[in-house]
Amino acid sequence: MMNKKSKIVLVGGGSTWTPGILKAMTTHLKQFPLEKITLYDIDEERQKVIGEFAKILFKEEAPDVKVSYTTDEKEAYTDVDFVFCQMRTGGFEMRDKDEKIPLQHGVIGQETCGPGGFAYGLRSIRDMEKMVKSVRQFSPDAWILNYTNPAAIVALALDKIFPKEDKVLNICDQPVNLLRSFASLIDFDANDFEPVYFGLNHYGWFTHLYDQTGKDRMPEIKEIILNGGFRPVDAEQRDQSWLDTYAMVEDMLKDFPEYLPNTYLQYYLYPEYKLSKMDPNRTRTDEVREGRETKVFNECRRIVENGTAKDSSVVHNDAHGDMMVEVAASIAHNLRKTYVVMVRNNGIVSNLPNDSMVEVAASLGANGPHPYAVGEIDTFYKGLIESQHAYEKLTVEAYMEESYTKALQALTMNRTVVDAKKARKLLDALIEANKGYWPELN
Ligand SMILES: NC(=O)c1ccc[n+]([C@@H]2O[C@H](COP(=O)([O-])OP(=O)(O)OC[C@H]3O[C@@H](n4cnc5c(N)ncnc54)[C@H](O)[C@@H]3O)[C@@H](O)[C@H]2O)c1
Ligand SMILES: O=P(O)(O)OC[C@H]1O[C@H](O[C@H]2[C@H](O)[C@@H](O)[C@@H](O)O[C@@H]2CO)[C@H](O)[C@@H](O)[C@@H]1O
Ligand SMILES: [Mn+2]
Repeated sequence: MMNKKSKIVLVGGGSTWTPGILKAMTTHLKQFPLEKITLYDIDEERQKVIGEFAKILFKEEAPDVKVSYTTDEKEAYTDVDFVFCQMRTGGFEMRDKDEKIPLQHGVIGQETCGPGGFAYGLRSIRDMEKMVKSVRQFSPDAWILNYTNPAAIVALALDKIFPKEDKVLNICDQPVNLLRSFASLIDFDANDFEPVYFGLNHYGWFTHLYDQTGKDRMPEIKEIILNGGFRPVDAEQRDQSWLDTYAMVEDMLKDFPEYLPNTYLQYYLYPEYKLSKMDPNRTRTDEVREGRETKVFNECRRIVENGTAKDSSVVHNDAHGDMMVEVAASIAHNLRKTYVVMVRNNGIVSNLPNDSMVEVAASLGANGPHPYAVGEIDTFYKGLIESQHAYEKLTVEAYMEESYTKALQALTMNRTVVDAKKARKLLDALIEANKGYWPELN
C-alpha cells in the first residue's frame, strides 16, 4: 500500500508557504510517495515564480515526480488524489484592511480573530465553495485538505453548504506548533504526545499531554511556563509579534491555570491589553510583506536564476509543511495517526452544539478522522465557546442568506466587539472595503 503514489494539487500555489510545503514533500517521499504535483493559483505571476522554483527543487531532490503549474482549473483538478488548499482571497492588500479597519474603530485588528477574521471569512467562503464544486467536477473522490483561513468559519461554511461531503478536512497547524514548543521545554519528541484538546479553531485548550508511558506531562510543562515563560520552538525564525504572542501563554496560565491555551485566545481574553499594543499604521501584514513574502519570492527568483536550490536557507521544513504532508500520508496509507483537526461536533464535546465544528484530536486514516470523545466541559469554556460558535454560525448565515442583520448580530456577538453601535460602524466600513468580494448584504 505504501507504494501507492499520490497525485496532488496545491491550491494557492503562489502562497508564501508553498516552498516550505514542497520541501516537506521532498523529505517525506518514503512516507508519502508522489506521482505528480500541480500548483494552481489565480495569480499567474506569483505562480510562475514558485512554479519554476518547484521544478528545480524536484529535479534535484525527486526527479521522478512530475511537477507543473497552471492557472487553469480543469488542468489543476483533473485526476488528483489530494487537494491541499491554502488560498487568500484578496491577497495581502485585503489582509491589510482586515487588520487596519478594526484598529481605526478601536477594536483588535487580526487576520482570523474579531472583525478582521469576519471580513476575511466572508471573502473566503465564496472562493472555497467554488473550489469544492470545481474539484468535485474533475476529481469526485479527491480528499480536500484545507488550511485556508479563517479556518473556523471556512470549516463551518463548507459543512453547511456541503453537508454530505465526507472528504473535506479543515486543519490548522497551530496545535502542532504548540505541541512542538511544549515538547521542547521537557526535551521530548512532540510526535510522541497523545494530546487531549478541545475548542473551535484558534479558540481551544489542551487538557492533557500524555507521553508513551501514559503519564500526563502537562503539570510539569505548566510549571516550566509559569516559572520561565514560553517561546515558540522556532523562536529564532519568528518576528517579535509572534514572540509576544507566545509569551501571553504565561499570562493566560496565571489567570486560568487549568489548561494550556491556544495562543489566539489572547485576543478574546485580553482585548483591551492587546489593542493597546497594536499600531493602527503598522500591523502583521506589513511585517509579513516585508519579511516572509519578500524573502520567499526573492529566494525563489534567485534559485531560478542560479538553477539550483541546493544552497537555499529560506526553504526549510517547519511545522506547517510537515503537518500538511503527514496528514495526507496518514489518510493515503491508513496510518491512523493522531492529529488535532476540525470535525462536526456531533456529541464529541457532549455539552456543545452538535452542529459546531470543533477542533479535537482524531485518529486519521483512509476513512477520514475518527475523533476521540472529550465529554463535558466546564462552564467557563462552554460559555466562551458557545458565544464564539454563535458568532461563527451567524457569519456563515449572513453569507448564505445575504443578511445584513445576521452580519450585525455576528459582529456584536464577537468578544472583541460587543457593542452594537460599534459593530454597525465596523460592518459598514467593512462592507465598503470588501465590495466585489462579499455578497451584497440586505
Ligand atoms: N490553517 C492554518 O493554520 C494556516 C497556516 C498558515 C497559513 N494559512 C493560510 O494559508 C493561506 C495562504 O497564506 P499566505 O500568507 O501564504 O498568503 P499568500 O497571499 O501568500 O498566498 C495565497 C495565494 O492564494 C492565491 N489565491 C487567492 N485566491 C485564490 C483562488 N480563488 N484560487 C486559487 N488561488 C487563489 C493568491 O494568488 C496567493 O498566491 C491563507 O489563507 C492563510 O491564512 C493557514
Ligand atoms: O501572521 P502570519 O501570516 O505569519 O501567520 C499566520 C498563521 O499563524 C499560525 O500559523 C503559524 C504556524 O502554526 C507555525 O507552524 C509557523 O509556520 O508559523 C505560522 C505563523 O507564522 C496560524 O495557525 C495560521 O492559521 C495563521 O495563518
Ligand atoms: Mn491556524
